[in-house]
Amino acid sequence: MVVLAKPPALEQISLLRSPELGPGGASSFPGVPAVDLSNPGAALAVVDACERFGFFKVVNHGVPMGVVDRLDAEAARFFASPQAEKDASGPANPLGYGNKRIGSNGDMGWLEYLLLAVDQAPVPKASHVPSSSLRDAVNQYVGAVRGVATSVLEAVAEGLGVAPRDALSRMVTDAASDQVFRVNHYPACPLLQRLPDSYSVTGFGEHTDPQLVSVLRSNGTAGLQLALHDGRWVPVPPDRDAFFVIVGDSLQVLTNGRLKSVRHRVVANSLKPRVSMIYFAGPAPAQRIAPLPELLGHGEQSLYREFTWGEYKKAAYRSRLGDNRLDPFRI
Ligand SMILES: C=C1C[C@]23C[C@@]1(O)CC[C@H]2[C@@]12CC[C@H](O)[C@@](C)(C(=O)O1)[C@H]2[C@@H]3C(=O)O
Ligand SMILES: O=C(O)CCC(=O)C(=O)O
Ligand SMILES: [Fe+2]
Repeated sequence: MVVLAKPPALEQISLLRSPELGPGGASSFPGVPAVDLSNPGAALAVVDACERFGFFKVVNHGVPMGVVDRLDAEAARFFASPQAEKDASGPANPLGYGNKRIGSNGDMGWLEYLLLAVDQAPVPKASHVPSSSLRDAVNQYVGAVRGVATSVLEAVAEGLGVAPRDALSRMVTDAASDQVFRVNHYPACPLLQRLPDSYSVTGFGEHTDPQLVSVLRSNGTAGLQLALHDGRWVPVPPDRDAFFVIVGDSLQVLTNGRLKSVRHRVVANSLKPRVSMIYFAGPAPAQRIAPLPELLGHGEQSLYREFTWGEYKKAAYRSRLGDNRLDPFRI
């Protein structure tokens, strides 16, 4: 039994997770695939990683570190500002500043965040961004990662033999596309220092991302984990210089399940705060989400009934974080 000298706050207890049972280790996980999109063969490497893990990292991406560092600094300044100032940008509904509550259906995590619509470039003044310097940093950063998402979707189309090359990426560059950006701050969680290593506190509970792809970057603090297709959870070593790409539910449907969205989660760290920034590349609300015809073999049927992104998003926002949101759409 674990005896604590000082009682932890109630909200920490409710997010406390006891050690996981079942087979541990992940000896068959060779590590996160790293892809340089400018290399010959990158398209095939992207498809291979998306099929095996629904996850990979982009290295040598060409996004200037100054753009990244500027947003890092602005995000740190925002999260360090007085609570009342942060609260003025919230509560997240679903956009804006959120603290521990994720979505509106009872999910909680050991984090605070800013969730923004970024489909209008630049983000307008009347957004949830409290300062013009943070807004400028977001605009510059999002412009750059949108480019990474577009290149990744072009590589996916090329690797799958889909023409034209922009068949997927144009869903995101469409003027009506639905793009969301989130900056997460997971404070250090001192409660963990008083518990055996096998205990953890949920930072962001397990889920899949609903969009086509998400482009994630974080500081050097560990905490992100992903579920391999056999269900085992593996930690993702932090890499502050790379962009991690997460396959979302919509890309799973567009490829008729050939690429699979990946369940992921974040566990809190006992000593170091984690800051992550994640861009969600979603299509226009009217975009039909159905397998691309080239990807359906002779006589192969779609695994999903037809829907638009608008319908899927509406259903997603009624679901709990950990739900399998594609299940109701399966034929
Ligand atoms: C619990 C929820 C939060 C979420 C909307 C939802 O009802 C289910 C999907 C969640 C998710 C996960 C990926 C992204 O972080 C997010 C912005 C999204 O598009 O879907 C969140 C939603 C949110 O935090 O509002
Ligand atoms: O903070 C992270 O590393 C992941 C966050 C995440 O999965 C999300 O915001 O959807
Ligand atoms: Fe996510």
